[in-house]
Amino acid sequence: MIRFEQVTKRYPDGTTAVADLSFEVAEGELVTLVGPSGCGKTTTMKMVNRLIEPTSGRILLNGEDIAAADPVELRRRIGYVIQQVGLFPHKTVLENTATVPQLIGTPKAKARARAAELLDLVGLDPAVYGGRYPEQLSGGQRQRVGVARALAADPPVLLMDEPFGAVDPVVRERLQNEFLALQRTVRKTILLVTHDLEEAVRLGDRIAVYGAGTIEQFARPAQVLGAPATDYVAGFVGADRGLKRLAVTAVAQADLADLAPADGKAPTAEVALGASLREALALLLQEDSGRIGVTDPDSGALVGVLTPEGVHRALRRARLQEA
Ligand SMILES: Nc1ncnc2c1ncn2[C@@H]1O[C@H](COP(=O)(O)OP(=O)(O)OP(=O)(O)O)[C@@H](O)[C@H]1O
Repeated sequence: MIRFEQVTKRYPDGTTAVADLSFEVAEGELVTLVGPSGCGKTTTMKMVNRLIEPTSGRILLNGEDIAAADPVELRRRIGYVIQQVGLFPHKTVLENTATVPQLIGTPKAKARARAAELLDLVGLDPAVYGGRYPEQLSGGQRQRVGVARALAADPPVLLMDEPFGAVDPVVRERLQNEFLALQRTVRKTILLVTHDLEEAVRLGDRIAVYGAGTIEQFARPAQVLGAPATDYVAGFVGADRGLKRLAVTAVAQADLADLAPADGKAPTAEVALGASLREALALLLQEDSGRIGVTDPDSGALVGVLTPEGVHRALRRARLQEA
């Protein structure tokens, strides 16, 4: 658990990056920090692993004041993923992933076996990618290695600064979905910085919306979208929040139509129950029939059919629930 108590950071030149910050990240919770450039997100994050020291206030990790901890020991407990992944160019993907466990004394064979497992978890076949060097990977693949490497040390806490920033929107959404599935199994306590509201909404159990150096709203995604706490948040969330709601509402929440096809034809495209309505709508827009099949991700069986009306009704319901 991470707890900020009235934390202020003033840089030597007089810039107040964050002022009187108080919030808590529960164990196993993923909190996203979102806001415009320069609002203090990165400063907040770097104070947790003591790359930056607060001017005043306290930060507690599992009840312990981190000011009293040895920074090196502290950083071993806290994984850190940054946008410019920082992989060692002269080490292979497998070696990069196994670096931290080996540093802290895990036998080489064991560290490598675990690294291979984690590469597999983030969707990189170790047999294909393990022996490659970072320059032989795409940006998205490098970011996956960054995530695998941070998880390899099995830290209870992860700090992630724009971890999916360097990739195009389609790959980004796929990485986010894979990461969410992974988080459901590993349940780390995560603080994730992004300037992208959609990413914050999709990934966060709760979101901290930053204004200039302060948190304007700290709440669940649906609350931030449905009931912005201040005019500033309303402006940041924007007029297109209906579209953003598509990204956070699962197909499973929609009313599905009967499987029996009206025109005698089976649906030609499918989405899984766990997919977002946004993904479903993108597919629907390409289907002349105006309907797509919905499958159970475990069995692969077709469980119903989604139509534009189904999407509309689900969105309407989501909006009423938030109001
Ligand atoms: N070392 C420093 N000295 C002085 N001011 C700094 C320093 N580092 C950051 N700042 C200032 O503190 C404020 C917050 O910076 P920070 O990097 O935390 O913002 P951010 O929200 O992460 O921005 P971005 O999204 O652009 O990365 C900014 O006004 C920035 O210019």
